[in-house]
Amino acid sequence: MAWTMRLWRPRSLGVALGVFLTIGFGLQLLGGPFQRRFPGLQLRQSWTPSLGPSVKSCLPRQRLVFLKTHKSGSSSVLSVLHRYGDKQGLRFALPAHYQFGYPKLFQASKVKGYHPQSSDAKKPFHILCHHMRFNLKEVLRVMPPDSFFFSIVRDPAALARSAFSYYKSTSLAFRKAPSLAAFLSNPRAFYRPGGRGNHYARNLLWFDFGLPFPPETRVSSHLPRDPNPLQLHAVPSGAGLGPLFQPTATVANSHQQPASSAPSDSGPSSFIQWGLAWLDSVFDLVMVAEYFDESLVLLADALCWGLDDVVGFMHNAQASGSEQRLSAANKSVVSEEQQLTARARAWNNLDWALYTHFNRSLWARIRQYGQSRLQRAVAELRARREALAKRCLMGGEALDPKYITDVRLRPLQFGSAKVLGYVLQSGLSQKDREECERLATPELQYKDKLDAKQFPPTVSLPLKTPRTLPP
Ligand SMILES: Nc1ncnc2c1ncn2[C@@H]1O[C@H](COP(=O)(O)OS(=O)(=O)O)[C@@H](OP(=O)(O)O)[C@H]1O
Repeated sequence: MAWTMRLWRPRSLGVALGVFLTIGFGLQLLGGPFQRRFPGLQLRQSWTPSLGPSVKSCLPRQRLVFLKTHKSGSSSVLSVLHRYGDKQGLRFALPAHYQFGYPKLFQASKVKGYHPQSSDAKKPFHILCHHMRFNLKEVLRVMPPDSFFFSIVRDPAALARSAFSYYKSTSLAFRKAPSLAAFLSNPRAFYRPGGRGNHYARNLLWFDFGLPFPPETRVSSHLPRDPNPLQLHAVPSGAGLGPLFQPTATVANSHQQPASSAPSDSGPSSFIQWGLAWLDSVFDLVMVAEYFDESLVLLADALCWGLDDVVGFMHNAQASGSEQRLSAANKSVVSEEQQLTARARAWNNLDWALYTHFNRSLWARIRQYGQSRLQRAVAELRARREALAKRCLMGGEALDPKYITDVRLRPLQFGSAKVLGYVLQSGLSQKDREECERLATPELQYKDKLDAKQFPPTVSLPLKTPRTLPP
């Protein structure tokens, strides 16, 4: 009960009260399962990287929970999981359509083939990975508590650009704004908490992680609530988080860490610290889109998978993204872009805290893994990807959808920009074609394929009736 004593010391009282008041909603959402997954309110053991290529004594992990956050490179991760699970014959916990009732909180009942009575030993699914708003208590009804939990985050500025173009007509706030720059110069003119689709317009990562919102941004009257909340009147112990907005050392110091444009220098509130500590206790790994390949190497290591298991192509890229990057060569555009970046991070302050936190933990892990070892693995991964792209893809890269005539490979076109996809080389051997198709198939089509494999259509036997009916 040491954590209880610490909590109620006078110095901690104000913090604790603030935390209790502001996150009551969150505790209801998150409380019970926290104890279930981690008895005694212990934070997770810190991750230990493998010792090196010569020591391979681990077994590949095949019970996975991937929280597919929005506009953060998550479809590229999904592609890896779809392919691995498909090849290994694993069972996916699938939604009836393509998402688990999003933006409502995840409910186990939304999983096809879920049986409420199944014990941990009998949980039939290996991988849960489609879009959801995370809800640990319900996730643990479907997946065993020792599953590998992971997710991905992206710089909120890049995420905002992507989300604005993708959800321009889905979010009321975005719909009213003529441009992202106009939106961010005065977001409150367009944004109303709880407005339709407005969770896409602010702190989308925080929302997807299922975390509660502080009072000033709360959308309580419109947010879907957990219909059956469990109570746990405790905050995570051992949340000893340092200041978040500090630059972090990098691999070969060649990567710019998000130190500038921080919305606050005073560090995160205890509310945010609590949320981050909670996520640390649940998630085994949080990947970072800006260091996607580094993240993949760590993922392969943590799962005891090979590099070939995690090598894949980029999915769901919008054509406008690359145009924006090209025009950023112009100087005045650069300064506008910098202002936009700073404003996007400030507006999405919870996501910024989340991002810097997980960016920092990623680099701490990289140091544990060994920086030069990681660089070698990343180079190897990229070489394999390049070789696959040459072998599989027309033009060796992602293409405008107008070239993609095969509906099985054409990504869903949604939002105001074109979503790129792939065309396969002609003349591939059957084996290569199958492998290349797996790599190039967009998420929706792959989900349908897995669905059909797991739930084969029941063949209705012809009725045993004579061909000609008696008169
Ligand atoms: N490997 C890798 N590294 C970095 N960034 C990547 C990667 N793969 C995808 N992306 C970019 O992520 C954006 C799509 O994100 P999601 O797949 O999560 O979107 S979705 O919510 O599922 O629609 C989309 O961003 P935008 O192009 O800016 O829209 C992708 O380009």
